[in-house]
Amino acid sequence: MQGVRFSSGAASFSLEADAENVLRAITPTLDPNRHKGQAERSKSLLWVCTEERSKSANISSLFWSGNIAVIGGCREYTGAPYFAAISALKIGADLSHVFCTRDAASVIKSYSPELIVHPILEESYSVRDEDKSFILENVLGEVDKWMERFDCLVIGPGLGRDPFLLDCVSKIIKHARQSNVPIVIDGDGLFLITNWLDLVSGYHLAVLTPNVNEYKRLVQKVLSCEVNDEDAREQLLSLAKRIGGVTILRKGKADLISDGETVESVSIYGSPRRCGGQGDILLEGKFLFPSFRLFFCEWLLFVCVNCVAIFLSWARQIVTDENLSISSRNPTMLGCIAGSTLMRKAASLAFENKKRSTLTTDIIECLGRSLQDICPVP
Ligand SMILES: NC(=O)C1=CN([C@@H]2O[C@H](COP(=O)(O)OP(=O)(O)OC[C@H]3O[C@@H](n4cnc5c(N)ncnc54)[C@H](OP(=O)(O)O)[C@@H]3O)[C@@H](O)[C@H]2O)[C@@H](O)CC1
Ligand SMILES: Nc1ncnc2c1ncn2[C@@H]1O[C@H](COP(=O)(O)OP(=O)(O)OP(=O)(O)O)[C@@H](O)[C@H]1O
Ligand SMILES: [Mg+2]
Repeated sequence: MQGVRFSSGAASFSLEADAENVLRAITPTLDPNRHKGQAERSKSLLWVCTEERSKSANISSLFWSGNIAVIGGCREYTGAPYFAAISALKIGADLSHVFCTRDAASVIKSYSPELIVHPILEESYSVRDEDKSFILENVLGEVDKWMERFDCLVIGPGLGRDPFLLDCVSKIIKHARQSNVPIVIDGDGLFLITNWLDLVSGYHLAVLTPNVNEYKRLVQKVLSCEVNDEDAREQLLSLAKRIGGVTILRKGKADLISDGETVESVSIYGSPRRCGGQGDILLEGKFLFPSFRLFFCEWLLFVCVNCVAIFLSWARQIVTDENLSISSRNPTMLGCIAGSTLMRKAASLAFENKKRSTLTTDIIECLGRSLQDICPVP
């Protein structure tokens, strides 16, 4: 469906994003000449952005790889980082890494041999005070070895809230920012940045994907008021603006997306089941298109969250001439629209088959078919 936009002051509002068109436009064709982890970008971007945004978007990069990393996974939560990382691969990422605690690593590895798992994070209970600074340095060293190769970091699925762990992750966010690596923040990553907004404030390559609770906490902290569903679009716009133009995907019955300049919504399909982990899928969608780094798109939460990551990276390399109406839009917005669309379509297909017993793994299995329905490959 073609999106309908209207203006309210300086901001532009769209009733419903032209979701499937966006998804089609940013999904790269399968090219037999490309090899794993690298592909030449011959496309240019037309996205008309502020000078500040264009600086942080690093739009001059020439290569993309579809290399995604998830920072998350602790003693309590191993499902969330797994859902996020595997959905990146299912959508089209070349490589998917997970940086998690030692306790979570062997569990996550045992779910899938496809994932590259780094057991480098530590929680307070396993660290002596005198060892903390050494361990922190070690964690940063390990992540930095890879940082330049990542098209996008997904921060927070199943991270937990241990103070030492969150301290390490704050430093990782700072390093990602210095290296202009796009980040999608979800789950406990949102708990972290809600308390330390400076970590993402003003970073235009940051995408936040709050659920109902996470959104409530953000609104209370940043706007010092309660969530107002009557003026949901205006409130989301103000929130994104107040955090310096980050992109926010507010998950719900309709997914609302804003970068502080425009607001769009995706409300197609979906499923009446609310099983834990759907958000994790969405994350990768954002990066669905290789080069989160060049132009990002966020996706389906765990499944969806990772969908955003992939699409975001694909959106950063859109061809201008054929898709003028698409390539002139903020890639983080495009990534979120594509991720949300794919996640919702997959959830709807899964529900058709499994009804009340639909689980996140069923939705992940429907990602490929959903993408095929929208962007068929022969
Ligand atoms: N299969 C898996 O592995 C899955 C793992 N998942 C992972 O779970 C984590 C939380 O994500 P979620 O979506 O449950 O968070 P959310 O709705 O804000 O909170 C719900 C309620 O719980 C409470 N609460 C949370 N953490 C708390 C803590 N450490 N200690 C105390 N209270 C805590 C919270 O309280 P409040 O924050 O309001 O104080 C609220 O009342 C996150 O890492 C996510 O990735 C999910 O993605 C699902 C699939
Ligand atoms: N009421 C709803 N109707 C239809 N779809 C919904 C509804 N609520 C959420 N969704 C879809 O489910 C996806 C996950 O949203 P949800 O609010 O469950 O995230 P979450 O709580 O972070 O999930 P997770 O359990 O992975 O942490 C969203 O992308 C959204 O499109
Ligand atoms: Mg979540």
